[in-house]
Amino acid sequence: MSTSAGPDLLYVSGLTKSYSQVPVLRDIGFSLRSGEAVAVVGPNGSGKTTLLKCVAGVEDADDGVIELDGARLRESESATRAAMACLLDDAEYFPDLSVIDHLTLYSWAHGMEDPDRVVASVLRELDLHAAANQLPVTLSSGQRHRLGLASCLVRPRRLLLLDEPEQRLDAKGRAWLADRLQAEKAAGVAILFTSHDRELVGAAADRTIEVVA
Ligand SMILES: Nc1ncnc2c1ncn2[C@@H]1O[C@H](COP(=O)(O)OP(=O)(O)OP(=O)(O)O)[C@@H](O)[C@H]1O
Repeated sequence: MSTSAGPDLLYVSGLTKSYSQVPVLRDIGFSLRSGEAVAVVGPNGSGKTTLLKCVAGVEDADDGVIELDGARLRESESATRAAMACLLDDAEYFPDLSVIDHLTLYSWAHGMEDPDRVVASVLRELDLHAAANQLPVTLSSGQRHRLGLASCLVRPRRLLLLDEPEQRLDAKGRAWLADRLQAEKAAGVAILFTSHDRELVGAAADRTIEVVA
């Protein structure tokens, strides 16, 4: 547990992961409280995405402890899925559902009170309203990335896991992202994000974890 005020939302200790006997993560430890952001930084291939995937439960760690609200984090539990909104690079979409269909379904399935209003607002915020009726296959890579970000913002969340959220955003988009992460923190959301953007890390992160290749 952290010695600072407030309980840890996320607690990670001794996290270790290898692929084919090649070590990627060695003894990673940190904690995250509501309203805080931690940035995971390091060179290409150093293990940033792997760390997020272990926390998200997409990859199994070889060793270590990952706790949410003081209990072992299990991705299969509905309380965990309700708390954690993830942006990982391999998001898949239903080929025959439009952008607005995806977001509305996602928002509704996670129990948002007024999905239509929330989705309309997020579509505008992410400049996706003109693409609202397009199918995923027709989206540009930037629009597809923004759909991933939008998916995190149309649902309830206590912990945001974002893998390089600045990817494919232009300067205006990056400025928006820095503001949005600050607003999420102010609303009490904890954020764990990887990034190669020093400006974003400086603007949004309370602490950084450096992983080494
Ligand atoms: N499923 C996998 N099987 C085998 N090796 C993997 C797998 N996933 C990642 N790796 C390897 O683990 C290392 C860390 O990869 P990871 O994607 O976590 O790095 P990263 O820090 O996020 O990199 P980048 O900054 O380029 O996105 C790399 O050497 C990568 O090739």
